[in-house]
Amino acid sequence: MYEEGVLVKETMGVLGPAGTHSEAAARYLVEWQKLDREIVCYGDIGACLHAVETGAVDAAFVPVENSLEGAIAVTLDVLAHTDVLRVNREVIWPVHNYLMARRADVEIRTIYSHAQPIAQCGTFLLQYCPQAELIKTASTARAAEMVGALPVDAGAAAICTRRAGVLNGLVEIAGRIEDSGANCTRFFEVVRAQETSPPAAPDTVLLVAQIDGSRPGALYNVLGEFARREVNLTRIESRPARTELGAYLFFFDLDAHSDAAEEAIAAVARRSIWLKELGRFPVHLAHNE
Ligand SMILES: O=C(O)C(=O)C[C@]1(C(=O)O)C=C[C@@H](O)C=C1
Repeated sequence: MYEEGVLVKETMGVLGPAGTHSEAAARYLVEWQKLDREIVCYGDIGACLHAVETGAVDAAFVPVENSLEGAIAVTLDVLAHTDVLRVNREVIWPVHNYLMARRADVEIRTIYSHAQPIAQCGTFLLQYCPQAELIKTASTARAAEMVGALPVDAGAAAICTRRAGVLNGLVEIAGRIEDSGANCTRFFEVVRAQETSPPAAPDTVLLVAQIDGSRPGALYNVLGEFARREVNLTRIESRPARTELGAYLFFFDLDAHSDAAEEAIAAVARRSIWLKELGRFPVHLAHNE
């Protein structure tokens, strides 16, 4: 990107500090796509997305759904309520969690982590640390920072990436403690709407629509528009519309390879109070071993 004739490195906001799963997935994307992009850490996901809206960064790379724990509400809510942002790419990131502490020979009484990994590791925690107090933090790397700053005899540990633990002087107590080997999180690269260019071969079309729930069969009829044209939906998610109790938005992920996708989208728009296309993008399954 050039600003006043000077080449300026593009920037991409992620949930920080250094060592989060988000940062790991973003580093993978930058390397794999050979992007000339600097990763900038923010304290929460909303702040990453807001920074794209204001132009403080060129893109954000944020989680949207985990295979064990489901939707990341803040990402869906911001995307639904802005006209400025679009999804440019999806990366599916295998998530591996580590239990890390300042020393391996101290009894663990308190475990710090982000709410998602605490839930992703529920079986391990129940089996090996049933008495430990669980403290939720803004991110896994923030948890590692906090544990690194506590005295050894505090008996604190973090669930985090191995990199976050190492960056904060922690050692591995147990590795890959997630409930399933197939634990993965979908990440969206989000950019300003005017800066997207439709990819040659998109895999997914992402729609959000408000559907009038006061009429019987409204959602059934919307789904019928997809079904009768054999347009495959790969995900449906609902969120409160935030206007009144009982008003909902529906997110639809469509298989972009379906022949009649355009026709179905137009038909669904006619059946919706409003409908917005949030992006057409390629989906990439990443390697994280
Ligand atoms: O705390 C982190 O390390 C994050 O990057 C956040 C986050 C999330 O919000 O779900 C991202 C991916 C993993 O599912 C776990 C945590």
